[in-house]
Amino acid sequence: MTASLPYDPQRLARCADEIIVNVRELAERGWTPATSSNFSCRMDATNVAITVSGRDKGRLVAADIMVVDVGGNPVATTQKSSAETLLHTQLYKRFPEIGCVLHTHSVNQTVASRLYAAKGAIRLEGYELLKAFAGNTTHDTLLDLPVLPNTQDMPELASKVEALLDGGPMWGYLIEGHGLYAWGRDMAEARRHLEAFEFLLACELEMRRLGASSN
Ligand SMILES: CSCCC(=O)C(=O)COP(=O)(O)O
Ligand SMILES: [Zn+2]
Repeated sequence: MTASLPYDPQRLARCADEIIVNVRELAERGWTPATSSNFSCRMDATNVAITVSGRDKGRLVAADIMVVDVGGNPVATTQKSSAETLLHTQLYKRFPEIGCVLHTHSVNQTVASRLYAAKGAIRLEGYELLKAFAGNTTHDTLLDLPVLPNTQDMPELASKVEALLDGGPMWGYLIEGHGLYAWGRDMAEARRHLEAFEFLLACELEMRRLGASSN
């Protein structure tokens, strides 16, 4: 902490490095097209490092990561944080154990979100990869990945997410025609959850193509 900044700049630098390295790999897989997607890491009890709105997420540099407080307000900067900042900060505010939030726009996430929007969720059941989610120890379980309607009204979307969170522990949700939010206690866990959701959605879409889906 310095006298002029209400956060530790070295902590911001470490968070920015972690976001840049990981997001470059996600972008190489085509999960962040056309400047889409946004990413954040908790810095401390009140501050969050988050991507600046509109930046090419495959080419992030340190200047593309800024600080907001857990209320979503910019901290010591005039930069504009992600248009979806509220969807990140609501998680940090409510769950002190959450350390990282990742949002991507892969083809599988986007197509699945449209196919299952009317149902409101995609049931993921019987997959070994369900053990990738914190707390799961067996394939013999099920996880309903919620699908929320898309809107540009972030407070409205955030209030729908709050209602989902009231229902118990969860590690992600889809937004219709938009993409996936996933989170974890740190970058490694959030990324594991994100990759597991992506893989399981790809499996469900392939099962549908083969006419073998019970979903
Ligand atoms: C061209 S992407 C549309 C906005 C969006 O969904 C997104 O994830 C990126 O928004 P941001 O403000 O975080 O750059
Ligand atoms: Zn988005």
